[in-house]
Amino acid sequence: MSHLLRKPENNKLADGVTLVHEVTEKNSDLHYVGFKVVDLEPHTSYDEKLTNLELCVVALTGKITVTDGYQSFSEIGTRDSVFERKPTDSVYISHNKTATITAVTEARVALCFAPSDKELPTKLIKAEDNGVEHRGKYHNKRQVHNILPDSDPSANSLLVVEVFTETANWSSYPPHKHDQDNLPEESFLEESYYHEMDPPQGFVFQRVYTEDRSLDETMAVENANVVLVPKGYHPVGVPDGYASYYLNVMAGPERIWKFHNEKDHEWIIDRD
Ligand SMILES: O=C[C@H](O)[C@@H](O)[C@H](O)CC(=O)O
Repeated sequence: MSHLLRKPENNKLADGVTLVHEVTEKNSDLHYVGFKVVDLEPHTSYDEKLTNLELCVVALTGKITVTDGYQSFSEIGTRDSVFERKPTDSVYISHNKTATITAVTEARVALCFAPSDKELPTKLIKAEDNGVEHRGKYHNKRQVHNILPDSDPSANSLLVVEVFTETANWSSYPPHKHDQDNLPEESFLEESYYHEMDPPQGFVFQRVYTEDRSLDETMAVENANVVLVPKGYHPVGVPDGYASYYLNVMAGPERIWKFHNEKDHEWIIDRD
């Protein structure tokens, strides 16, 4: 199995609290992006002590209450399935705080981490404030919810976005990369993908590969898998009959999303 592909660990932390995924600098090739998925039974809690990292808590499914010890955001979350295809609520918390997440209903929560040096205000990112985009043409159509885009100055280095790709379409396509700290041409952003499939027995193909093919991994990615993108192009193809969801976390030295399309495939963007 590719070293970039992570299957659910489902590590039981306490009664009703399961750590589904944990991606850190210690167990991955990523140095900027950190990521966790936690499952919570109703009325259970999970604490995350932040030292030099900022955090975006995404209520993937179910309702949760989030506090940073000073402010509390009650019963946030908008959906029972990500495939309701509507934005959800999130909370941004800067470093040196402790986030406590308490499940109101059964919940699956994503914790998105990145380096934080300037203490910024804790903020509820309401579902209705997500920028929704319909990108692409032909079989390259996808719906994007911008949770914490680079146009929102609320974070130090964290970028968070979720993408819905319908049956037999591609996304993160034409292949693009953002692995060069070379602005204004290209920014360097590591990336993680948390994938879900509808129906859940489905899979997508994702390839992660560099210009020189020194890294070239093609994966069959299943429901609740994580794919790590330390560098390189990273397109996703969705088989007929299935719909794809993924949550992206990006971070790097500059909080700017400036990607570079692979020249060989850029022609597919507009070919009328
Ligand atoms: O770099 C960003 C990620 O690859 C995705 O968020 C991608 O941009 C989604 C898409 O536009 O298809």
